[in-house]
Amino acid sequence: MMDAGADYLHLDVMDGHFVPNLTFGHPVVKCLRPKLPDVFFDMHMMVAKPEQWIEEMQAAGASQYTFHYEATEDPKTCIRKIKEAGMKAGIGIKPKTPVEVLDPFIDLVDMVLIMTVEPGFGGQKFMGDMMPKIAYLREHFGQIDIEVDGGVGPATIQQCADAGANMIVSGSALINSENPRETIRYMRTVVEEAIQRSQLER
Ligand SMILES: O=C(CO)[C@@H](O)[C@H](O)COP(=O)(O)O
Ligand SMILES: [Fe+2]
Repeated sequence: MMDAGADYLHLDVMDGHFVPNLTFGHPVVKCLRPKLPDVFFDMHMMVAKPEQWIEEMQAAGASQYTFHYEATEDPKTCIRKIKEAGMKAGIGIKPKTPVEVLDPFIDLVDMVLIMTVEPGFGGQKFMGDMMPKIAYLREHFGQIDIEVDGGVGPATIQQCADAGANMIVSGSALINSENPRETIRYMRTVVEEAIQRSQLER
């Protein structure tokens, strides 16, 4: 994926509690890091009690730690601990969570994640009705990085770009693409053109 032009790797950590699926944890990240020394690792932490793994993920080589608003009683402390550990901080919401819950945290984080599938599995159908959440964030919080994750590919990228997303996670669409380089190039172009249009409109 990096050879095909990806900007970063989005690594899905699932604990079998916060989501009904199990993937991997910090030992796998530790193994991966020496093989990809310069790659930005965006950890999508689909785990209960995300505070629990901050130190371990940092030591394993994570670059950014994106946790779920729904998984912790104290998002502010979680953000502070992530930053103290020297990582970038991201906060995400599941499809049923209203976007306004994020308002108090936007100024504290580096990135906001809007899920466009129920977290837990790749290969699900994109939920276009999440686009107003992205538009809300872009309208109210200007330059914040907004990541979209779940069912994103050439068929759905235009909606994401028009709403204002600028960090694109794409799993199945790239893995199943006959030409991942071209698929990444196309999606990047769509996003860049939407950003340029919105700047001209200002
Ligand atoms: O976090 C998740 C799912 O929980 C995502 O990162 C997906 O795994 C992305 O895969 P596709 O939906 O693009 O296939
Ligand atoms: Fe993810």
